[in-house]
Parts: sequence; C-alpha cells; structure tokens
Amino acid sequence: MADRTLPQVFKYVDDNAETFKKLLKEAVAIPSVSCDVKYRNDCVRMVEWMQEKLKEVGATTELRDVGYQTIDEKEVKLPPVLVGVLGNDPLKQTICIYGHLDVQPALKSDGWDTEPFELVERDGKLFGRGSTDDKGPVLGWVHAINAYKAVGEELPVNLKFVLECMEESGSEGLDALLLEKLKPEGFFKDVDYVCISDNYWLGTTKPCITYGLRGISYYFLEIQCAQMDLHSGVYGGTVHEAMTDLIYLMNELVDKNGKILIDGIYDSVAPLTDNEKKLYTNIDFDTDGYRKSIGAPKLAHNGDKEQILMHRWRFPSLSLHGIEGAAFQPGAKTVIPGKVIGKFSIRIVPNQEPEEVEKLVFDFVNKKWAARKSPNKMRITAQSGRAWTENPDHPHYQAAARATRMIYLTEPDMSREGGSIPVTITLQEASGRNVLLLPMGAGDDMAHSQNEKINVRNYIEGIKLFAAYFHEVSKLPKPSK
Ligand SMILES: NCC(=O)N[C@@H](Cc1c[nH]cn1)C(=O)O
Ligand SMILES: [Zn+2]
Ligand SMILES: [Zn+2]
Repeated sequence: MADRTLPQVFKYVDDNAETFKKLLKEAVAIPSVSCDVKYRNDCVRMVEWMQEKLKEVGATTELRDVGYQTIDEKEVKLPPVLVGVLGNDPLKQTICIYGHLDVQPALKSDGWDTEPFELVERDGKLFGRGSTDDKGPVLGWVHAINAYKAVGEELPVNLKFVLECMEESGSEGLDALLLEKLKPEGFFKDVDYVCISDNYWLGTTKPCITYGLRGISYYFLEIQCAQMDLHSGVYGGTVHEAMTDLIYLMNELVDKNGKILIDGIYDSVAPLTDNEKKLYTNIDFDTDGYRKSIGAPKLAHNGDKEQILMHRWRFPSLSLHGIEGAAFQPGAKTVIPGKVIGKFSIRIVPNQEPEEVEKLVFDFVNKKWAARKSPNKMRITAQSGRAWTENPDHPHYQAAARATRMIYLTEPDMSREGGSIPVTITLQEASGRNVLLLPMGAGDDMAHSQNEKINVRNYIEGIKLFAAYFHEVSKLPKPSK
C-alpha cells in the first residue's frame, strides 16, 4: 500500500463526518431492544438494515437462523445473526469482527434529556441509545471500509463479520451457531485475528486496548403469594407477602460494602500475583473524576485506585437490578403484588465457572428460603457467560497499539473491563486466535444509562483508528496454526 493511502483515508473520514453521523442517526432510530419481545420486529429490522450496509461495501452476507427462546413458557423466534465475508485473498490477513446491534431499553421518562431513539448532537456529543453501545462502533467498521474504497485503495485485509442482536440478553443461540454450525462449515479456518469494539476507554482522554472482561451470571428470583395483585387494605395482614420474602432474600446476598455473602463464592477466584498487583499501580486512572462523573458521594474501598480497578476487573461483584411486578411507577399505589421477580447478577471472573457459581447461588438461596419457612412459591433461574482474558503481549496487540498511537499520538493503556461480552471467549475458542478489544467510546459514555452518548471526536477518530488497525494488521506475519 502506498504511504499516502492512510492520510487520504483520514481526510476522507474528516470530509464525510456528517454522512457518518447521519447513518448513526438512522441506526439509533431503530429501537432494537432485545430484552423486550415487543421490539423483536425492530431487532430483525435492525439486522436487515445492517445487512444492506455490508452488502453496499461489497460483502457477501447471510442471515443465520438461531432458533427460538422461551419466554413465559412461549417460544419466541430469535433475531437472525448477520454473517458477512469481505475478501478472500490468501495473501492477506483475515480479521473476524464481532459486534452487536441490539440495545438496552430506554424511555425518555427514565430521565433522558432528549428522546433516546433520536440521535441528538450537543456540545460535541452524539446522544442516543446505542450510540456508543454498540451501533457507533459497528458502523465505524463499515465507514473505515468505505474510506479505503472511496480513495481507490484495496482493503489491506480480508474481513469476516458476526453481528448479532441479542448480546444485551445473553447472546441466546449464538454459541450454538458458532460452535455447531460456522466452525464445522470452516468459517474460522482462515481467520487470523479476532477484533471486537464494544467497550470504552478507562477515562475520557487516554485510549486503551482491552485484554480481559468479566463474565456474567444473571438471576431471576420469583416469589408468588397469590394469583393476582391484592388491595392492601382488604388483604394486608392476612397473607404472607411475596415482596417481603423477596426483599429478605435479596438482602441476604451482599453486604453494604459490596462483599458477596454467598458461601464459597470467592473460593475459585484467580489469586492475585505480585506481578499483576504492580499493573494496577501503573495505570492512569482518576478515581475522583470517575466519582464525580457519576455523582456518587463516596466510592467503595475508600476510593483507593488499585482497589477500585481490581474490583472492577478481577474480583466478582453482585448487583441488585430491579423487581418485576413491583409498583415502580410514581404515586401511592397500595397494592400487594401477587408475584414478584427480583433480578440480580454476579459479574464473574477468572477462574469462576458459570455452572459452579450458579450452583453456589441456588444452594444459598434454597438454604435461606428453607430457613424463612414461607408458605409461598419460590423459583430461581439463571443465564450465564464466562469471563475472558487474553495475552496482551501478542503482536496483534502491538499492531493495535501502533494504530492507536498513529491516531491519538499517545501510548494506549492495556486495560481490562468490568462488563461482559459473553461471546468473546467462544470466539477465542472457536477460532483458536488472539482476540482483542479495541474501544471507540470514552469512559463517560454512560452505556446502559440515561443520556448515553458518543463523542463526535471518538466516533470520527475511531473510524480512522479502525482504518489504521487494518493497515497495521496487514503488516503482521500470518500467525502459526
Ligand atoms: N457492551 C457490552 C455489554 O454491555 N454487555 C452486557 C452483556 C449482558 C449480559 N447479560 C445482560 N447483559 C453487560 O451488561 O455487560
Ligand atoms: Zn455492548
Ligand atoms: Zn451493553
């Protein structure tokens, strides 16, 4: 590739920033919320919209059926997975790119300043659900490909895409597609590297490259005391209330300092080595800025930087998320809910296995339930995905670091991340290749929260970063089998 290609690509990206924003606006306008079946057609529409974008850059695409999920004993069709292939030159490196097109739910009434599914630009930021998680980054790959095409240069790598629309809901059906269909069909045979852009910088100014994620073990704890909701003036004092039982159980799970109270939960956590300990000391992380950015009065662990990073990245944490069936709307509703479902999750870490964690949680909840001696019905179910770590000393990471330096003129931090992308470890195992997370967004993007955004700078420079990453990976030797 001629030396002037990348500057031309970067200029094209700068010159076309408005077009890239417009496309993100179109993507954000499709409310592809995976956890609510009401939006299932929008998820399918989102996948089809993206299929068109891949076709437009010349990829061959397929929508792969991944079957059904069971919701309230009903079978609901899962959105298809978009699989794409662009280029098959045996002399080039092949990168497999994964991303997701679904989003977390969002309502203006949750406290958004603007409509969540309408991308709004304000103060150099693009606000909208999915702007940073993960529609902006997924579109970034397409824009980077387009930029090479627009300046008349061949893409220096072959690409394979796996884009799903169920990531925010446990990636149902995806592992089976990857391991039982795509792998036997030979999809991974020529894959040399795997790259995912679905996380964020640690802070707001310094880019990073990510080599670890926590897994997630998500629980639904259901308690039923009656066939229907009850008037508390008529029935209060006469029934064993489901909500009272649920609050009791949920309060037994974790203490006020965040210590998980489930017996044995810390037993298999990978021990902290002296070498690993030193890593946390060298990382640039402004704990007070982090605290202020979320408006918290005080952080856990007395705000100690090393402890905060370790508890985000390499220790498990348990969060209580909500209660279905509870009167969460404003107003003094006086009902006794007949059935409530408490939702909580544990972010799991190396070397915790989901099956082992689920058993510990089930045993603990059953023990507490037996001690409670409630006549009500209790049921607990779980869905889980494993933690992932990778070797950050690999040439793939060095290539991504060179690309990052080219765009941001600074050394990226090698970081881990507290969130989860369940399919990462599956891709690592299915391909047998080095997997790398290359974040586009900043640490204050507020993914999953109110007013999610991506900075215009991160979006546009991120597209250049992806183009530079293609260039740097193309120069790597083919990894040995
Ligand atoms: N950007 C990754 C992300 O947000 N992942 C989700 C995954 C998940 C799993 N179950 C529910 N959500 C996360 O919460 O980490
Ligand atoms: Zn995501
Ligand atoms: Zn997410």
